[in-house]
Amino acid sequence: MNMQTTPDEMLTVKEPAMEEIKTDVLVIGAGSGGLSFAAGASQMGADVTLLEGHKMGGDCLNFGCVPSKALIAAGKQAQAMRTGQKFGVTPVMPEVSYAEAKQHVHKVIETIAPVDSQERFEGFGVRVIREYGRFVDKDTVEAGAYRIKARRVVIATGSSPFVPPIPGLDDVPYETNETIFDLMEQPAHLIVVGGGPIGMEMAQAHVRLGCKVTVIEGGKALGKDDPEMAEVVLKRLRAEGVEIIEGAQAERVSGAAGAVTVHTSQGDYSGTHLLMAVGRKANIDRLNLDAAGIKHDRAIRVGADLRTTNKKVYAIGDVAGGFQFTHVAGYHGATVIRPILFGLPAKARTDHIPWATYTEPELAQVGLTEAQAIKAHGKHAVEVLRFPYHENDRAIAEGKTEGLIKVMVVKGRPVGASIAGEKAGELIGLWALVLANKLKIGAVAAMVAPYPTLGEISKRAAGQYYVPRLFENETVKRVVRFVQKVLP
Ligand SMILES: Cc1cc2nc3c(=O)[nH]c(=O)nc-3n(C[C@H](O)[C@H](O)[C@H](O)COP(=O)(O)OP(=O)(O)OC[C@H]3O[C@@H](n4cnc5c(N)ncnc54)[C@H](O)[C@@H]3O)c2cc1C
Ligand SMILES: NC(=O)c1ccc[n+]([C@@H]2O[C@H](COP(=O)([O-])OP(=O)(O)OC[C@H]3O[C@@H](n4cnc5c(N)ncnc54)[C@H](O)[C@@H]3O)[C@@H](O)[C@H]2O)c1
Repeated sequence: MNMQTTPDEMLTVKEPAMEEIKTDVLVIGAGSGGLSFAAGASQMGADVTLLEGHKMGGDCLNFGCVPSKALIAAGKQAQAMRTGQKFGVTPVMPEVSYAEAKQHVHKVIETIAPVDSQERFEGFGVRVIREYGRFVDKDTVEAGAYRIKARRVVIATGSSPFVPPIPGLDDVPYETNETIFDLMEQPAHLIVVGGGPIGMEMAQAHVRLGCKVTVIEGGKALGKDDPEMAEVVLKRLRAEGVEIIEGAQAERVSGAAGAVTVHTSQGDYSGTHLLMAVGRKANIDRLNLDAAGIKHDRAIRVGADLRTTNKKVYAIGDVAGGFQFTHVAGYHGATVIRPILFGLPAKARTDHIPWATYTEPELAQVGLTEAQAIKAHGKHAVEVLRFPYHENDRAIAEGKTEGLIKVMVVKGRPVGASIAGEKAGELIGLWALVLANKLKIGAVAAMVAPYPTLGEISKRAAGQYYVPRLFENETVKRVVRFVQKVLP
């Protein structure tokens, strides 16, 4: 303490004055959604202030897509070494350094990080403040030593791992997607609770890196996808050694570090490490949404225009509920540029959003699944076009023949496509284009695909639409026979 301080001065401890900022747009959260919006808006001339309380790049870069795909790549490399036999390459049991695989993960993050960095955004003219934001009224947010008044606010605070209140869970160490990529000691036996995309991607990466893996799933694993397509992936995972227990709700957890048991309705499963991957919760707790009149339940309530119940505030990405993907957060960011910068209406569509799960084989979807299409349009209106990978020459050459494509067509237009198989995530892009532009199936059938590519499966599926119409049609046959008679 300063010995010169008088007792009076000690009583009146002064709060440091808050710096007032006025800005066109305040973006809260520097993840996929917030950064997409901030990059576009600032480069188009808006005055943008961006708040980030934790790491620039958000979940996708630091704890989500990027690290998970990097670990999957390490697993793929190990698996290729075990499976060379059919190519005449002697298989070997790879010596895996789990810690070095994790170093690869961190190098990948470091390589991509500059794209999402504070410096890059400051270069665009964005004012970046590394603090958590909190509403104090309808258009004012406080963040650290700043009070920011904005004409418009974009909430892009994302989501965090949902950890259910399972009895005993608090007493054992467990991983989530926020910690697993920093784990350097190899789990001898990883128990994964949750058979969604996080659980299954991590399960396969770990089994390939030499861990024993058990997945405990309360319902159906990969249950958001078409069950026939999901089964292609689950069959392969099981063949690679992943133990998948379905219909097994985790009810209690016991044990200690290195020896954890998950008690389920189907029995008890023990391992050395536990990963909780049972879904997400929107990051809204810090925002003081009530002060701004922003209604929410588990996520922020928005309409198709992504506006909240406070008309000056938009919510985009994971925090807005709905599809929780990086490309959706980016799409939301681009969508709200129109109303915020130009005062023009804009709506976010959901019917053309693709997604992929990056297991091997991959699982990808855009639009309606077969069951959803039948529910929406009726059984008689939906034609399901199918084509298997094992009839694709490139798939045969590569030894990647598991899987199929299904395309759901109503009145000549695709309403959904599902692909399970090699590079499904790449192949679904074509169908995302078709759905986004409401193209007819004929557009894909007319495309000339290079030979031999996996992409030919899309053309061959589209071609199936014409099989009954052209090849199994008596009228066509009669016309051809007649024309052949009269042609000179
Ligand atoms: C393991 C895993 C793998 C995934 N793989 C894929 C994939 O392959 N493909 C895909 O498309 N999606 C994937 N996802 C989903 C994807 O990561 C998210 O959909 C995406 O990150 C959402 O972006 P966002 O901008 O909404 O939120 P986030 O990326 O989560 O960013 C939100 C940011 O806001 C910050 N923040 C929160 N509250 C405040 C506050 N009050 N003030 C200031 N800042 C705040 C957070 O610190 C965070 O940085 C994966 C997710 C996980 C967990
Ligand atoms: N490739 C990708 O694009 C990708 C990859 C990973 C994550 N993500 C995103 O992250 C989101 C979250 O992924 P996720 O896998 O955590 O969630 P999820 O909601 O997709 O799956 C969670 C699974 O856990 C099960 N579950 C819930 N409570 C359980 C319990 N007590 N016991 C046993 N099982 C239980 C559920 O039945 C469900 O199948 C995804 O929906 C997706 O939007 C995307």
